[in-house]
Amino acid sequence: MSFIGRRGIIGPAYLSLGTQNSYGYSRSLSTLPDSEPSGTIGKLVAIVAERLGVGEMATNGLQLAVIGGALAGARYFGGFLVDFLKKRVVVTASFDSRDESYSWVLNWLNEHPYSQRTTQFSVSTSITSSGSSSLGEDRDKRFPPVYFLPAPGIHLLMYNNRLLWLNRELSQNSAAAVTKSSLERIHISTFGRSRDVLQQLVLDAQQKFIDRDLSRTVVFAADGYGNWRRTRSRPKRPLSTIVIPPCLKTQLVSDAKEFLVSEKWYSDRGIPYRRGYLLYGTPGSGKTSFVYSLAGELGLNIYVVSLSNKGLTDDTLGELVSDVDAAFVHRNRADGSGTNSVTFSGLLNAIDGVAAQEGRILCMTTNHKEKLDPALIRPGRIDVRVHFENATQEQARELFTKFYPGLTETESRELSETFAARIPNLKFSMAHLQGFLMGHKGLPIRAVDEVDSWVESHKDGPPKDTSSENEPLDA
Ligand SMILES: Nc1ncnc2c1ncn2[C@@H]1O[C@H](COP(=O)(O)OP(=O)(O)OP(=O)(O)O)[C@@H](O)[C@H]1O
Repeated sequence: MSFIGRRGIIGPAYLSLGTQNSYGYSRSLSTLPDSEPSGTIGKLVAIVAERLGVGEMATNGLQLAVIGGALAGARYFGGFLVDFLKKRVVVTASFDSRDESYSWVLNWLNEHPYSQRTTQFSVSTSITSSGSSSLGEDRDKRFPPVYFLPAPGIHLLMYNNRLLWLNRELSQNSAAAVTKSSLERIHISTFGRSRDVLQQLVLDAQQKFIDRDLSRTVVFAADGYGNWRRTRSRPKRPLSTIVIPPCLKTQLVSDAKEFLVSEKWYSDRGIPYRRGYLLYGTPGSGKTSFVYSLAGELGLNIYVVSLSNKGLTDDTLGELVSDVDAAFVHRNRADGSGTNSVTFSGLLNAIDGVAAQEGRILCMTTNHKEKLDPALIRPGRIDVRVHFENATQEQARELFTKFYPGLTETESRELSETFAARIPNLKFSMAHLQGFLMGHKGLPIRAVDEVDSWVESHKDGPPKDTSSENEPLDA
């Protein structure tokens, strides 16, 4: 009873009212000193109630309601005032794990001396929200990268002689917590009203991240919510490792390079500034590998949309594609149908509708060009078509040479020619031949000796297992 009048505890006291009689409360309120605002309010209400001829019980209820309301209002406006003052003296930048900038900040934090000395740290093998290592697949997989990061909670650290406090929050949502993509947020604050120091921090973090990726090709995949997620990065694959007719390679690369510097040419003629390539043909013939190499050569990232992504709709697809500023790789479903709700017209819109991104290169890869709707690959959407076939003998020879670089020139020429002569033209994919050579790593002579029996054992058709080393782009 005695605590009812105390400021700040009216709420809980009110909850226990059922166990008290109304008279007791009335007494308590009326015996509060005048200096107590609730007492003053109580008295005022009692006076008004008396004038209005309201009964005692109703007066008590009215008093409590008015006092409760007054304190709730004070609390609300108090919070509002604190927020207002905070905005005047503190500047804060927030990062959300659904955005790529989150990875920049984690990477920056990982390199910050504070992360090496804090006693509260979390260990992670990934600094991307998708959970994949951003350092790519060339690292020794027995020893994945390790990142030491400040643990969830509040941390104080210095940046450019300024004190920052960082709050790392994990999602409380249990559903999100079990997925790899659980939501996390980082808020970085400092005193002052100028955003300069935090903006500089973001730019520094971004630069560090980009520098690390300079020699790598980064792949982003679409999630079902219209966001791009960085899925992996891998060392740039040199074009020289792609064994296709040299004139084809040169033609495609110079076409893409010319496109990237021709924005004005396109705008002068009112032509949408986009370029589309269709790479079609047998599985394992190098279509995906070529896209990787081309992106590496041009210094572009790869953005992949899998149309079998269940969450994808026309809207999210449109949003994603209007957001792409580099290469966009799309393993298509010929008719645009899938388990999601992307329609064929939605797909066409995403490719070259009004909102479609300018300055991008679209690469479609398919094993079945004949199943594609002609509208999807009409000129303007697809400008260059390239057919990838099973390996010619010339390709087999070149693949062998590249696979065993340690041979002398004469050995290399003789062995590669013998090897190629034993491979039937256009029967095996490059992936099959690569698979055979992988089984003879460092054993070029044995590879040549055993290739005949390998070919013979597959005379009724190429090996069924076409597993390639390349991760599919639409993973
Ligand atoms: N022309 C090629 N030159 C060099 N390597 C190749 C070539 N074609 C295939 N390979 C090798 O075979 C593997 C599979 O190639 P890739 O995934 O690029 O083929 P793909 O045509 O995209 O196949 P799919 O249509 O099944 O996706 C890769 O490891 C790649 O290194």
